[in-house]
Amino acid sequence: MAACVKQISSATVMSVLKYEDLIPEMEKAMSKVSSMAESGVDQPVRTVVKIKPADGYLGVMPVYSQYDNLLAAKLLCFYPHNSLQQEPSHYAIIMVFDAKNGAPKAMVDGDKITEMRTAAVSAVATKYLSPADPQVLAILGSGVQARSHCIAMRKIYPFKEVRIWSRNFANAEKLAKEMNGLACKTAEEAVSGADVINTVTSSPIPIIKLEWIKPGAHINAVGACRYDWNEIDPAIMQAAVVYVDSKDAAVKESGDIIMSKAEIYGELGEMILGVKEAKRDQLTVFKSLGLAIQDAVAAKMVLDRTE
Ligand SMILES: NC(=O)C1=CN([C@@H]2O[C@H](COP(=O)(O)OP(=O)(O)OC[C@H]3O[C@@H](n4cnc5c(N)ncnc54)[C@H](O)[C@@H]3O)[C@@H](O)[C@H]2O)C=CC1
Ligand SMILES: O=C([O-])C1=[NH+]CCC1
Repeated sequence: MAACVKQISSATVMSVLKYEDLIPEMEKAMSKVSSMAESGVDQPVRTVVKIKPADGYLGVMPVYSQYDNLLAAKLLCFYPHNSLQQEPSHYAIIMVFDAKNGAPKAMVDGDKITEMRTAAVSAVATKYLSPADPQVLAILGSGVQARSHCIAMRKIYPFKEVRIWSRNFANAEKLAKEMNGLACKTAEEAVSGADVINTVTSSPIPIIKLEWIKPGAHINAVGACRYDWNEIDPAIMQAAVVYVDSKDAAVKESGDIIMSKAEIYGELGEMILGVKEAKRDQLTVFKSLGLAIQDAVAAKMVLDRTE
């Protein structure tokens, strides 16, 4: 290994990464994902190892982006039960290499990048797919992604009302207080009449039902990254126009897609590129799984700002 690999802490990531810059960069990254041959992006679907005794997962997420001269890999641990012990459920590091000779350049803390880039990508989807002039935002979950989604959504639209539901009401109340929102006792109360809904839980079973959803609403489905987990009622998946971050990943990793047998209308990047329509007047779901290019681009932004 190179004698001195730069290390970037989460505090540094937080101090230099801003949603205002990250959201447009994620939009560009997603369009590259949907034109991989032209954009020179090589990104296999992540490899996941299950750690049975702890019910945890290790994901390995490499990517090479030729025209960005960017070579990186994220290592991600997802231990959903950690949160019950007040421990983070996700830990991540992003290794950035010199694409010319393969030498390691930097090791960047991936926790904050995962938190922010995921919400930034959902913000891009929301910009294109939410009904016009959305007023009510619903967040289901009260963890790390719930918080970042509250913040990122408000960078796109000035929602009048933000509703938060969590299986633990005290946690919903805490986040609602911090975000100047309303804590809801049930998921139904949170999503009824909502224009934009974010499902950001570690639930392996559906938490919302089709009959609760307003026609034309937009849903960012961010949890359920396993092929046998689903967060969204299959009837919603069947009724909605479904966008994904990556088709290759969705048909392998997303229980929401696999178990519902929902048709994928297109990738977010295809919609950004104009190859697919943004059907904002219909019920839409953006199924997010998380991609290495998002981490690599965010890590590069951090490195560029700390050099
Ligand atoms: N698509 C993407 O790129 C990414 C997706 N994720 C996923 O988003 C979800 C949330 O992640 P974080 O906020 O970081 O996790 P977290 O551990 O901070 O929060 C998890 C939330 O889910 C709730 N929850 C857990 N089990 C539940 C159940 N059975 N029913 C209802 N609620 C339940 C918890 O109470 C908590 O509010 C996870 O599924 C995670 O894997 C996380 C990062 C990136
Ligand atoms: O892309 C990512 O970092 C993740 N996807 C699901 C859990 C974390």
